[in-house]
Amino acid sequence: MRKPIIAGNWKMHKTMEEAVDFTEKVKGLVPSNAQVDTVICAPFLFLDRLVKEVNGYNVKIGAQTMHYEEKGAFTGEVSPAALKGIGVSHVILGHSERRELYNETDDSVNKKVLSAFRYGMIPIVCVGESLEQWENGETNEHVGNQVKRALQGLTEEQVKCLVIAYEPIWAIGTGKSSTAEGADEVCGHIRQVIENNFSKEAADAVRIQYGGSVKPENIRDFISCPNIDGALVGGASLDPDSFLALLEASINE
Ligand SMILES: O=C[C@H](O)COP(=O)(O)O
Repeated sequence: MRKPIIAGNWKMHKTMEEAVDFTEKVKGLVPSNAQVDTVICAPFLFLDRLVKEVNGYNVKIGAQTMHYEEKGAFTGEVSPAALKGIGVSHVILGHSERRELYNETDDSVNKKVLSAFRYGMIPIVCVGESLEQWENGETNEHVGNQVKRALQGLTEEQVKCLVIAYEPIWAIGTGKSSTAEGADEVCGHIRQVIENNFSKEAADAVRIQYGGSVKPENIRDFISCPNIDGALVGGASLDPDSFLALLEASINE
């Protein structure tokens, strides 16, 4: 059985004071490492401080994007070396907001995924279809292509330890979530794509999260599906009680 992984994506929310306050409230109350992997993906500015805050607790700190180059003339960007250097362990790559607003492409996502592994960080690779693609029945084809392109050039062992987040774009921050059955079917398709392009072992090992209006009240519906191993959570990860409730609800029975 795959261990669940819950990642909070804070996006552009909180001040340093609020971020520290949040981690102080949750760090001693998160379930054990044996039960669930807990990740907080915070804005760059807070990462160094948060890594220190959670030292010794079952909480990992992730970034929300990064550049793929080690260093260079890329004004405003943050390198994988800089993230790894302060103890960041995970990085969200290819979030639909990055693809839509900051010109992230399948090619740049792939470069970043390869780079994250070079620096020993675990990528959380986001894929998902638009409302139009969903309505036209193009979800599996679109998501399958995104997965293939993002994982190009990885070894089977690398695929086994990365995380994929399936997030239908129309379900993000809208209050509309996919049905659990619908999400599970797409996650099953993602596993099939990985089996076809890597191996059955890789497809069985890779963890796939669902994301899109996940809350403490509905997380169990998703997490109890055979192909879903956790959640990437935006809005409901911002409040300590809500985040802790998500973690509790995700533990395998
Ligand atoms: O990364 C998280 C997703 O974009 C979902 O956000 P949401 O839970 O606010 O819908």
